[in-house]
Amino acid sequence: MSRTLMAIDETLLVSPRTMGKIDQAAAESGIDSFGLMQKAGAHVAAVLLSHFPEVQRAVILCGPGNNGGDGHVAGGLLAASGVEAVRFGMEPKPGGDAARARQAYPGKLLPLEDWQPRDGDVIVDALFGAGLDRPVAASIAALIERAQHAGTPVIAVDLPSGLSGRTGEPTGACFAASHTVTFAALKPGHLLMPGRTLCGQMHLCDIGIPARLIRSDDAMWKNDPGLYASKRPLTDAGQHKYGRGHLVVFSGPLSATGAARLSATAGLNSGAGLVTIANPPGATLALASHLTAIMQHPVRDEAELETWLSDKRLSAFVLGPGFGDLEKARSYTARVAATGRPVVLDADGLTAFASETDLLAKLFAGEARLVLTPHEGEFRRLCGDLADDPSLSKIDRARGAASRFNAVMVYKGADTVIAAPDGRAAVNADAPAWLATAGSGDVLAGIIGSLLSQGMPAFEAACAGVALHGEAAIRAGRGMNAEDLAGHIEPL
Ligand SMILES: NC(=O)C1=CN([C@@H]2O[C@H](COP(=O)(O)OP(=O)(O)OC[C@H]3O[C@@H](n4cnc5c(N)ncnc54)[C@H](O)[C@@H]3O)[C@@H](O)[C@H]2O)[C@@H](O)CC1
Ligand SMILES: Nc1ncnc2c1ncn2[C@@H]1O[C@H](COP(=O)(O)OP(=O)(O)O)[C@@H](O)[C@H]1O
Ligand SMILES: [K+]
Repeated sequence: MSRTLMAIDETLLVSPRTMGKIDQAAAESGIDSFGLMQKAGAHVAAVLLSHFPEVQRAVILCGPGNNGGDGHVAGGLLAASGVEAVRFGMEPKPGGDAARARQAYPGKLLPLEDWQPRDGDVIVDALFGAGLDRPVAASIAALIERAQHAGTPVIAVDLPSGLSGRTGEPTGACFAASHTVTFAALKPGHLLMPGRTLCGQMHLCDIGIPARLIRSDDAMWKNDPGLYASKRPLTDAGQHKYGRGHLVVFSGPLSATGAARLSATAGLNSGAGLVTIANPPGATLALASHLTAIMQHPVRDEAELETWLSDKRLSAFVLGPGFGDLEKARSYTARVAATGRPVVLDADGLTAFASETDLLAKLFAGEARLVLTPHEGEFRRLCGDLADDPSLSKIDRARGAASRFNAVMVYKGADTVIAAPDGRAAVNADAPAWLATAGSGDVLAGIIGSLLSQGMPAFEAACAGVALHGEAAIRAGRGMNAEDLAGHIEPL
């Protein structure tokens, strides 16, 4: 993402509704709203000139609201700089800033239907931004289709028209932009999929709304060290290994020990002082032939687990990767929950509770210490009602589940959302696509478990874990497998 550096917080996510309130607060504080529009339009024109210096015709598509107003300004400035700029669109409603922009830059406003693609065209999409409240009309859908078919580059103002800034989902037809120029703060739709792809390269621009007005009422951020750096595990010279945390990873049976080993290796490489695999009967030799620094401890049944749990130095638990036995997964989870220590449930640990969601909701009361790491399918199994509600964004769904289970949710995917029961939410937007490989989720569970074992609070451990996971994937490079990934983790 490129940005004009000023006093803006590039990690804050602001919903379109809150952005509206911020605009209003800016106007009430005496800031000239037309001045903001002029700066917005100038940024759009600058992005076009710097990224498409060979442009032959700027095609400015103007909608009826302030998004269109930004387009009029950009068109006027481009024309003044010698670029042929032709405006198509709808007359703005009289009386507002958009109408003033239309008058300030006089010239023809052609009907949208009249645009026919030409070589050298660059579209400035200023049809709808934050105010989009329904699917675009069929005539606009046809225009989007024409632009796509012709391969005309699109610079979107604020958001590609047709994309919801709240959810990142298109409401119907939607432009796919090569650049999106937005103002004051990122919106969730810029990071949530498929919005992130539809926006192309993001440009976050300061148009002079003071930082004190750009509030974090929505408690949403782009995942960033600012969210967790202050809670990172402390290392001091006199530390001993138990002081760095003892992570326990539960292994599956003989035929499925690999997933636990991936989690355990990731846990050790993420800084836990000790990692022990709890192995079921029959898996000891298979595990022993692969493990060196990682220890094992036999756990045949609940009674053995209970005895072992009296060791207070076992500081966090990962249960689920390759685990297999769903009934045992539930009973073991209940046992570790009763210790009051933090737990990561992944894979079979999640599936085990798909038909017992009420039980899961009761097991972890108090300060959040349960982390759930579902991918889309696992999320649907746990919270079908949230998954199937089209009015909810991925952030809303993650928050709903977090409050239901009093858990920090790590709702995985290309746009992993981390949400806490207190409402805080972060969207991770820079993990590489090659993380989508078998076993990479096991590695993530191990990283988060390790950070929990080192004493990080659950939300911060989850945010940091997701970031470390993505960074390890970047270091491991395209073509990596999950074992390579675990080997490329660098602790916080
Ligand atoms: N943050 C700020 O202070 C600034 C905001 N600016 C711009 O203002 C925009 C928001 O302006 P508005 O609130 O006027 O909203 P928009 O310009 O996005 O659109 C609002 C209008 O479009 C109509 N509309 C919505 N969806 C439609 C659809 N599918 N088909 C037909 N009509 C539809 C609405 O009824 C309304 O009349 C931002 O996206 C941004 O581009 C800029 O002017 C700079 C200053
Ligand atoms: N397109 C993508 N871009 C970035 N990260 C991705 C993408 N697809 C999946 N991931 C990440 O890869 C990991 C896959 O985990 P998971 O689905 O549990 O796989 P497995 O069960 O094979 O371990 C998750 O952390 C997820 O967020
Ligand atoms: K737009």
